Amino acid sequence: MYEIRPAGPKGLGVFAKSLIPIGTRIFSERPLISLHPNQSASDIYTLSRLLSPSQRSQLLSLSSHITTSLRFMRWNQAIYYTLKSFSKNFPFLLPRYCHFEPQRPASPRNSISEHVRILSIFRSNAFNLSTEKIYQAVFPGISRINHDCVPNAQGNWNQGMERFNVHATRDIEGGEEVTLSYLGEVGAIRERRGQDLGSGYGFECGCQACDLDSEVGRRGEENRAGIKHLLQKYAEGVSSGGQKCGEQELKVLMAFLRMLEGEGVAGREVASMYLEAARLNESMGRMEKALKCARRAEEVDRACLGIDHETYLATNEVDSVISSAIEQFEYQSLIVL
Ligand SMILES: C[S@@+](CC[C@H](N)C(=O)[O-])C[C@H]1O[C@@H](n2cnc3c(N)ncnc32)[C@H](O)[C@@H]1O
Repeated sequence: MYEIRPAGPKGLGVFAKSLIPIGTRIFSERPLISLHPNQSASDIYTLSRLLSPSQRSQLLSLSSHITTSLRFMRWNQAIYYTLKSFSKNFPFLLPRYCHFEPQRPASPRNSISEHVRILSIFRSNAFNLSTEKIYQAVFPGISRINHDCVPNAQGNWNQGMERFNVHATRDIEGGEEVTLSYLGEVGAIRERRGQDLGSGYGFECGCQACDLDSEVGRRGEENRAGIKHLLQKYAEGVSSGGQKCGEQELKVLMAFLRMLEGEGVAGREVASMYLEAARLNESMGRMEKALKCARRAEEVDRACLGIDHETYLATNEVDSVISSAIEQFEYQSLIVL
């Protein structure tokens, strides 16, 4: 279905070998290495040492593209973490760490350079899952997928399967690159996206949405700025004591959805906005509109999560509840007639 091959300045990337229809599960993987919410970057190296030789070579085969300033930062981190781990093993040596004896099992120097390598690989390849059990994780194949601000696939953690599944969120043509968004929020303006990608992954995005010289990029940016303004105005209104009005909220939500879908963004965030729109419509008694929004949420979630995901089942349930409320209403109207 896909192949991993060079993707120009991005390094390697994942490409569709033939048409990948929307909703296809492209990858389903367990983490190679992961951080729990209560662990921190200082645990990455220790965790990497627990890997089997084949897992370790898989991890080391992943790329790490880092800038000079990031490299400097990683060395500092690695030195600090390595000394910290040494001090755990030999607490009495802490004040005199520079006097480590040469016959130590792993010399600090080797351990520090290996530490820098592992940290850099982890930082370049980890996805933020932010689930109850896993905060960040690196995967053997999924970590080859490059970023696009308007991606054609989305990865979601399936707790029941304990796997990270990547699904096509639209049809992906043969030869086209499979992409994910590394960003934590949807609809952000270019400047914000650039900051997050630069500080998080150390690259400058050159996707179509980021190309402000192109018509598509410019129009997208105008739309995003418009939505940001609308959201700000709405938030200001509510925070300065204004009534939280369902009608107004729905208007903002639908404008946001039009902008996202107009750009080709799909996935979990879009589905949850549709669900919220369904709830708002339902609360205002607009059952047909509520059902339309719930159906769209179900459609989007089916494509990005798969029918075996618990969130999809919950979305599907909303759809059924609204459908049966409408049926009930129609039935009662018939009785009255
Ligand atoms: C998860 S890895 C993706 C696979 C990687 N390209 C490889 O060669 O293995 C993330 C790294 O790929 C590169 N990358 C991903 N998306 C990119 C993009 N849109 N533009 C430039 N570089 C990108 C960055 O160096 C980033 O740190």
